[in-house]
Amino acid sequence: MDEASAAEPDSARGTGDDVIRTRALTKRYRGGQLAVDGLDLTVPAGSVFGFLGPNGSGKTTTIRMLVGLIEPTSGTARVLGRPMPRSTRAVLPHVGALIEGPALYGFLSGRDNLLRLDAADPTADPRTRRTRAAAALDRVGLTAAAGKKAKAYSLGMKQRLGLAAALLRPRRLLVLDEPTNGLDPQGMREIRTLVRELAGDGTTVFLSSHLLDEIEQVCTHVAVMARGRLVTQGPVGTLAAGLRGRLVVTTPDAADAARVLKEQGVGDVAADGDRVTGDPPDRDLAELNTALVTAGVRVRGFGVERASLEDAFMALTGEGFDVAG
Ligand SMILES: Nc1ncnc2c1ncn2[C@@H]1O[C@H](COP(=O)(O)OP(=O)(O)OP(=O)(O)O)[C@@H](O)[C@H]1O
Repeated sequence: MDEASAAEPDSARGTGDDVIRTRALTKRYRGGQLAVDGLDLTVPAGSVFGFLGPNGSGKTTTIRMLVGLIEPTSGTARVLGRPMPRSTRAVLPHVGALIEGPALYGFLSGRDNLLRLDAADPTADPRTRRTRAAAALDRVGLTAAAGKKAKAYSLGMKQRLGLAAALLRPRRLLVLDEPTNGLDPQGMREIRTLVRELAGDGTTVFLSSHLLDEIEQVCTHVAVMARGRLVTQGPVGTLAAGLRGRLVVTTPDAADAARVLKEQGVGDVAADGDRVTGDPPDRDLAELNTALVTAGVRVRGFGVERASLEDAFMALTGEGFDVAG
């Protein structure tokens, strides 16, 4: 383990390809609330990393520590190989962040909002400002609406404008806190497509979400939080692959099918309408199907349904993913 890395000088780049790395990161708020508890997070370069957890599980608190907005109570956080919050000034120019909604002026157009934000960056060359703003607007598909006042934008457009602001300069890392929160399905799709495109360009994207299907759709990696603690992390595929899925038989003869499956040694058999499910057995599934058919069961569907991230979460925490929205 490299717990010693906390003692490395700022210039040390001892974190390999990891864009974010935390060790025992902990935040206790003044009121005594332990919001993040001993977090060891590893975000590989080039990943689309989903930070998943129900409301109140500590995602926003973690993100605020990662970008240097608040200090951890204990533990360490390294972003782009540098310790935070100590290296905030060196690190943040390479990090685009969209946290708690973009800070926009409603009376300014989308374009003018970006020009204003760009002007607030002392390292941004004023001569190329308009080109930069135009490129960022184009990136998020807002060119046609660039002259409209931001207050006339839909929530999805505002969110895209916030992303455009985060993209005014090239970034190595994008940190997005619940980027699709409050959006309608169309707005959600737009943001997801954009995230995929950005990742395709090589930017590491770290995004928090309380939506399991969202993480499954866009992320390569996932970390699961529950009550301030990390439950698990790793590639999205391997997380659900650890689970065996469910054998599912669709049939009008559900009672007979359930009896035959039990006779054949299938565990945890349950019937619901025309669906009979059970633990998939280790033996050849074709034999099982033959046994059903031989017993006169009319089989309309037969197969093993992949375990979802939701199944993984329930298996890991023993609780449902009970969140609003
Ligand atoms: N400034 C604060 N002072 C005290 N407690 C806080 C503060 N901010 C958050 N908390 C508490 O810390 C815990 C974690 O909150 P946090 O916002 O990090 O979770 P989250 O997973 O981001 O949830 P959400 O999706 O609702 O934002 C919660 O119990 C919350 O009430």
